[in-house]
Amino acid sequence: MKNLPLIERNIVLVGFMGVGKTTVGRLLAQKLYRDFIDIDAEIEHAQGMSIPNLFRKHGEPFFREIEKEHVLQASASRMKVISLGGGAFTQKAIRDYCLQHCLVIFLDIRFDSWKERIHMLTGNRPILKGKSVEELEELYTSRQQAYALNHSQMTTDSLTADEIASYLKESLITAYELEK
Ligand SMILES: Nc1ncnc2c1ncn2[C@@H]1O[C@H](COP(=O)(O)OP(=O)(O)O)[C@@H](O)[C@H]1O
Ligand SMILES: O=C(O)C1=C[C@@H](OP(=O)(O)O)[C@@H](O)[C@H](O)C1
Ligand SMILES: [Mg+2]
Repeated sequence: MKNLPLIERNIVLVGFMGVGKTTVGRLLAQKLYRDFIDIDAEIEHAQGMSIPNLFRKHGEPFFREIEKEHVLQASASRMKVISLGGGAFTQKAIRDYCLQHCLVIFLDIRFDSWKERIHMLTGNRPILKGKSVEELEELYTSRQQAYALNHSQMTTDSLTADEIASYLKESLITAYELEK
């Protein structure tokens, strides 16, 4: 698995909550004619409940264990586009596996731009609940170290999800051509 050619590697999107991993991942998969896996959606399906309910009923440590199992299982496949949840890359086992076997792309956004999305996110992201903007910035900053471990990254601030997916598609096609 380690030496898979680039074109066969799963594309794994990482980055902070709300940056657009799920939206962009789905679009990118369509553009590349690949299957799409959203790890949070897989977890919700397998557990038969929403992520907020999972956090409420079983707590974050349980969610992280399940998340690890799902990411390791999904990333052992080939040629998929996989969107992780924003906290997944803080788990070393997930990071190590994805960096070794997949193509990891970090979708970045400045905190000032991200702040504008808070109202869209608080309802179904239990990690954000009850936190002040200052606490959210601390969380954002503390996650950057994990996201910095990637194969490629792009700043998404002023781009639409479709523009991001198109840019990624073009860059990937160039990289695949170069590897031939
Ligand atoms: N490039 C973008 N510009 C503006 N809003 C976006 C963009 N990408 C996603 N969104 C919106 O931000 C919210 C979070 O997107 P989502 O794809 O769920 O992010 P993530 O999976 O990283 O948490 C959604 O309401 C989505 O419509
Ligand atoms: O950053 C996090 O800890 C989380 C991010 C969420 O995914 P998105 O990044 O897709 O919102 C989801 O996995 C869960 O609510 C926890
Ligand atoms: Mg998501």
